[in-house]
Amino acid sequence: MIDLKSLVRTIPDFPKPGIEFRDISTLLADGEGFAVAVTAMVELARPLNVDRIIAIDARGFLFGAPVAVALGAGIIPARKKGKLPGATLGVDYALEYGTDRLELHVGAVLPGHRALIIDDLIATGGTAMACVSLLREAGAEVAGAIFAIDLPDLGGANRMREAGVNVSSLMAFAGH
Ligand SMILES: O=P(O)(O)OC[C@H]1O[C@H](OP(=O)(O)OP(=O)(O)O)[C@H](O)[C@@H]1O
Ligand SMILES: Nc1ncnc2[nH]cnc12
Repeated sequence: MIDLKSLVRTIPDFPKPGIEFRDISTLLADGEGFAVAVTAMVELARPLNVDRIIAIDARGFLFGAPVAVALGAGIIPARKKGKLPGATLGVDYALEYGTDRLELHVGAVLPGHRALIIDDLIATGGTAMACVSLLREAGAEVAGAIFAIDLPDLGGANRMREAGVNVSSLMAFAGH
């Protein structure tokens, strides 16, 4: 059985002093490890019966796309500010090491859609909660959120659960 955690590299003090950066590039570069991670996400996602995957810019695209294909669901990119060409809904948010803005195309998700958020990692939950608020503003149902990595000590997954979101992850790292 492959140990996914051992394929994640930790780089101290990136992008700021005090942050332990959990680098998925080493997991992605391992063909077997990446396949095991995607398959595990698909198995978590299947019972949620979703019709749209919302993948968060940029590392979330790497996991969201293969999961969407496996489920036969469409994929909607939730993008950082200024990247989407059409009319957008947007929200500013804070994350573990900065602030940013997340945007969705108007009309990309509609009332009645069952949406699943996918990203590589949840830390404070600022990014994922911004995505939840955009989806709810658009009238979609947030059926769940799946992350490769949870940093539980930063509280994001609990924050999402308190907001009524079904959250799961493939692995957790203690500390920051
Ligand atoms: O739970 P939070 O504290 O919000 O942090 C998690 C977010 O931080 C990282 O994205 P980043 O903004 O660094 O963007 P990237 O995917 O483009 O590298 C990660 O991919 C998550 O989206
Ligand atoms: N510690 C961390 N490592 C990698 N990505 C992150 N996004 C937010 N915090 C992070």
